[in-house]
Amino acid sequence: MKKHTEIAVGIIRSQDCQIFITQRGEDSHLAGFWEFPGGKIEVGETPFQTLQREIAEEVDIQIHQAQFLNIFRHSYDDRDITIHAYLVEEWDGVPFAKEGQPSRWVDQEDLNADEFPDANRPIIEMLKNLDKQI
Ligand SMILES: Nc1nc2c([nH]c(=O)n2[C@H]2C[C@H](O)[C@@H](COP(=O)(O)OP(=O)(O)OP(=O)(O)O)O2)c(=O)[nH]1
Ligand SMILES: [Mg+2]
Repeated sequence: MKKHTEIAVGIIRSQDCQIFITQRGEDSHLAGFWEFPGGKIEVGETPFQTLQREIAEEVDIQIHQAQFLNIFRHSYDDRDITIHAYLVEEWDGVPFAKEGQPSRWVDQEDLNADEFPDANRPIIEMLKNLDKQI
């Protein structure tokens, strides 16, 4: 049976509709692809708690609220993945890639699905149509 990974990710969006993304480290699964910061849900955590913890660990900002967007599922060759995606528009601090990985702000409409893991394709598709006012 394939391994199942359940994760929570944050689409960190500024007021001028730029999204903060980071690049996966060389030794990681799906190395080199860009991603929305986040990570694995640990036992006993709600997805939102995971979001808060992972975003603090990886990009050094504190989140008090976020808008749940949807759940996205994808099967890689070696594992099945479930992604809980949140829109983060309010935070304390200034996001930066705390673990030293490359990072950048990109206009929501310029997100390029080819730079992300396959599981992200429907998320990026959804973001193209996500109202900028919410
Ligand atoms: N964080 C994140 N992971 C993604 C995205 N798209 C995608 O397929 N993944 C995959 C890659 C990994 O197999 C898994 C998340 O793993 P991770 O390495 O971020 O997990 P983690 O932060 O808890 O890290 P670790 O402690 O296990 O090393 O989800 C995405 O946009 N963001
Ligand atoms: Mg991670």
